Amino acid sequence: MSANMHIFENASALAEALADDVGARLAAAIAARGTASLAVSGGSTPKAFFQSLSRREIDWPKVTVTLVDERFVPPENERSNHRLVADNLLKHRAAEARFVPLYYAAETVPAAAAIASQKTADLGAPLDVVVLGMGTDGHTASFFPGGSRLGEALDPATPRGVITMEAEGAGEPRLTFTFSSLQDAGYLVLHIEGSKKEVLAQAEAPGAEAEMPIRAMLRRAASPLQIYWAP
Ligand SMILES: O=C(O)[C@H](O)[C@@H](O)[C@H](O)[C@H](O)COP(=O)(O)O
Repeated sequence: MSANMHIFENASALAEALADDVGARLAAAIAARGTASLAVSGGSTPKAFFQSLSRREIDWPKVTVTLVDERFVPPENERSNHRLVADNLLKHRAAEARFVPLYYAAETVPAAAAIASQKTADLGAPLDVVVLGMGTDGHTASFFPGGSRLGEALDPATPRGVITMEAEGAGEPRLTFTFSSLQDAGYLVLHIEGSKKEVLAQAEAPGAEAEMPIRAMLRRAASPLQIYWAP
């Protein structure tokens, strides 16, 4: 599928524009169906975007926010993506949104993934908005090179849902939506900044998806990948 580049002068201009675009997509989904779903990524890049989006005047009680992926840690842990979203997005007007976590205090990571699959199933499919990040190794979500279930995660035949993932460099065990859950989002965004543009160029070159898993989104996503970049 094609990719559309959205290039901005700086990170704050990108954050405002992405908040406008995502806000508009959520409002359109609410107008069409009465509800909207948004899955966001963790990391350091999205903070300014989250803060801008949190102030947008949309009907937040009709929006369900979830995560593209999560570390297997409780929300009070500083590595938690739930905590990152609670601290930066679910504030101001967006405090009224519903949030569905991926982490559950289950006996095992697979048990938590099964609960997360169940809890996120009623968000409906496809998701209205998905905002992906990318690591310098070309990972996105928790699709890490060398990941324990990378093949399964990227396989289009794998059912929608949340699965576990472990990988060197990923830290804690991860909970991640599958490729099939994310790739047909109504608005599929890749938000990167700075020198990650060079990483993107490597990912756009020929090579195995397993080496740079973002390639699965660049090559096979059903929805056009909207790439937002600022220096
Ligand atoms: O849980 C996570 O960490 C994210 O989902 C992950 O995929 C992130 O998007 C990239 O690692 C980029 O992170 P930075 O924005 O910090 O570079």
